[in-house]
Amino acid sequence: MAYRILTINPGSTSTKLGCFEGEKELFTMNVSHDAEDLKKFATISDQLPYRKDMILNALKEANIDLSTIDAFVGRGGGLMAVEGGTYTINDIALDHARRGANGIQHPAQLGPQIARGFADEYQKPSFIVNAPDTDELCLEARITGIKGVYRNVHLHALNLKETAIRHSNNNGWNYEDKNYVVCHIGGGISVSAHQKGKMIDGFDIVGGEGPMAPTRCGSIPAAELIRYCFAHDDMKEVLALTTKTGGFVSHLGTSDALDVSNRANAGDKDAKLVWDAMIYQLIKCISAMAGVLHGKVDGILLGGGMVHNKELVSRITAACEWIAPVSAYPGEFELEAMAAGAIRVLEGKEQVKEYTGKPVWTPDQLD
Ligand SMILES: Nc1ncnc2c1ncn2[C@@H]1O[C@H](COP(=O)(O)OP(=O)(O)O)[C@@H](O)[C@H]1O
Ligand SMILES: CCCC(=O)OP(=O)(O)O
Repeated sequence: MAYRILTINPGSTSTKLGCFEGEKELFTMNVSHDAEDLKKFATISDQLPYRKDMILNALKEANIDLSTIDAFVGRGGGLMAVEGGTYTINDIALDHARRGANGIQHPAQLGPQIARGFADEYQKPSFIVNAPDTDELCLEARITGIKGVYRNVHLHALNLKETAIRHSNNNGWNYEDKNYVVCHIGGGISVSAHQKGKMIDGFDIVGGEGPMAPTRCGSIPAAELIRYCFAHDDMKEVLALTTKTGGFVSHLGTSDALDVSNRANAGDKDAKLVWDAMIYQLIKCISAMAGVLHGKVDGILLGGGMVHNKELVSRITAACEWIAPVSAYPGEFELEAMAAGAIRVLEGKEQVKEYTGKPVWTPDQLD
């Protein structure tokens, strides 16, 4: 009989939940959270009871009995840089997710905590699949212009890889033979370069890199940011601009991109400038990743909630199709990808990995 998997994906602006039996979707839920609602929680961990109760209520309404679940999968987060793949949520992974051991605070950290909690209660396994901390960077991508400061990426690895794999399959290609620029355009925005099955470059989207996003400031000129820090007392508030209060939230007070695009279309000049600037920055970042791939790009793939917006897709296509064909995959495949990762491991088709807490790359490897 097919394995029954529960997948839990807490994002910056939503909580997504899925229950799958093999490849069959039994139930999915996507609840949007307004940035103002989440602002009342001082820390990510403070959101745990709120998000967990929402999940339990949704499961009750859908008549899904947790005791029938074979494995629980949580979106990763808080982990040290890891190879892609499926990991057991062991005590080290749980501890790192709880305290955000990599220094990042993001709701994805709640995924392993909730999944492991259910798994312990029902004596079942729990997993993380292609965590946001997946790191396959080429060495040059790690080096910055300050000695001793290195790039550590955190991005939508799960959806980026799944989108690239599905696009390859749809065309009868192997992901491992092709080069892509892959984007996830949602509450956060990831732009990444994939070379023959490895994500060799990408922006640290919770570290103030890449395009501005609904909840994120994106790349800022360093000196301007330093001056901004000198002019502000609360560094926690400044840091939050990189993960939850930057981008649309900073400019317009909302993280709802649909609202911003509607306002822009209705003639709101402020909304239009910010909407246009985000698209401009996306185009610039896509072109940068195409350069990293020496222009040898087999496709530019767009995923994430904002890709439902036809105007955004057509503007990116018009600006970037000289590089490679642009394909839109609105929404994301994260819930299915998490279930598929767990099933591959349960069926013995893929070796489960053990999280050690040691990052895949440290600066002493330069010596
Ligand atoms: N047609 C649309 N036009 C513009 N934005 C949209 C549209 N549909 C959804 N969105 C936006 O997509 C964002 C959510 O994307 P999603 O990938 O689900 O985010 P998350 O990062 O929370 O997983 C929200 O800001 C939502 O308003
Ligand atoms: C930590 C990187 C993943 C991410 O930013 O996800 P959301 O856009 O869902 O917040």
